[in-house]
Amino acid sequence: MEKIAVLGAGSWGTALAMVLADNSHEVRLWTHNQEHANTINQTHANEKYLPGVRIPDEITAFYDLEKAVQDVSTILLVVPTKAIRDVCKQLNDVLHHPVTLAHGTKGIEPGTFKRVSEMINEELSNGLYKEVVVLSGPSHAEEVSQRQPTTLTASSEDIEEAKKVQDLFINGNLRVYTSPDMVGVELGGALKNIIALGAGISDGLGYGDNAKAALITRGLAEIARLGTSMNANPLTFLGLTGVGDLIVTCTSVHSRNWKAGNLLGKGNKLDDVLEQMGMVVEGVRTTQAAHQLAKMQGIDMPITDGLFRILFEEAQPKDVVDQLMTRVRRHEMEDLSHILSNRFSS
Ligand SMILES: NC(=O)C1=CN([C@@H]2O[C@H](COP(=O)(O)OP(=O)(O)OC[C@H]3O[C@@H](n4cnc5c(N)ncnc54)[C@H](OP(=O)(O)O)[C@@H]3O)[C@@H](O)[C@H]2O)C=CC1
Ligand SMILES: O=C(CO)COP(=O)(O)O
Repeated sequence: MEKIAVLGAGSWGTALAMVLADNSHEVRLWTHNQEHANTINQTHANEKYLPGVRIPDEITAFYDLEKAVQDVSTILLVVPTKAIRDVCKQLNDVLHHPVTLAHGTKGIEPGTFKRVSEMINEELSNGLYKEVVVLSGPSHAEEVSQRQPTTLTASSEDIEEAKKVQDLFINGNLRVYTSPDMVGVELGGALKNIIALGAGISDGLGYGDNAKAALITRGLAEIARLGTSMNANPLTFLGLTGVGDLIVTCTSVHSRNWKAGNLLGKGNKLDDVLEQMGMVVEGVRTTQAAHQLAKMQGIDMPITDGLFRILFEEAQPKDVVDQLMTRVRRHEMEDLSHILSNRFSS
């Protein structure tokens, strides 16, 4: 049994804390909101983020970060991307021993284009951890907290660290794989949220399964284009953290990104949608980041570009779909076969 701190008591942090408790670990679930910590401890529930779920007694909520991380062997960061740097800075002041450092956050930072592990490496003092591990895959908190069969991938530049995280989380309901392709795993998890917003918009506009299948498939093509330009292994995008996560997020009623897109497709304004959601919709900031990055790298990402115009330039969703449908004619596989032949001939 290990002592583990999960930082971030939203839906995903709470669900992952429950997996660790099921695996007999002592779990400290940290939130930056004192009232939220008190409520979780008193009610054994997290009604705001994971309604209707009983939180096991082995999980204690903490507001004091220093106490939460005292003596722990592992820290799992599960705050939204925009909070990663701030939480790491706070950790520098209160963490005084080395830990295994993992995260379950899916995003890219606008402006810097950094992945979450890169932000952690920039902020967290050397010597507090070996290599960051990312835990990602097709996994909605709502189903994980009900112990429904789920798969995840633990990835790190140090595969031994990834195996440690695999050991902590794996059980009969949650099968955890490992991968050395940190770049591909993090990019797949972040970029699929853009396409899920698009799938929600398509459904909100009243389009059918044909349109959604097209978005998923052509979305995967542009994720792979950007990802491989950043040295990800193209095969990673065919795995759990690529197409697997893309499918679940574009098709599940649990997805926050799909729900937000659906409301946009029905004609709601972005600010109203985000207020109504009350949970993080990572795809919005990631669209901004990927759009900037694709322009800089000269990568063609027409769906991401359309999403950017809907989210930030008040383009009408229906007009964007019309523009996507009338783009210049192309060969379906021209750039994908280029990516694969480059990879396997080198
Ligand atoms: N939900 C899911 O099924 C999955 C989510 N993820 C990823 O996990 C990450 C977290 O998502 P999720 O749990 O859904 O998010 P939620 O919106 O459910 O919860 C976010 C949590 O982070 C807290 N938080 C926000 N800002 C800060 C901050 N500056 N410092 C400390 N805590 C902060 C919030 O606290 P408060 O509201 O009190 O401010 C809240 O407890 C995202 O990157 C998401 O993409 C990955 C896989 C599955
Ligand atoms: O990453 C997720 C599922 O794997 C969660 O996606 P949402 O944030 O859209 O709910």
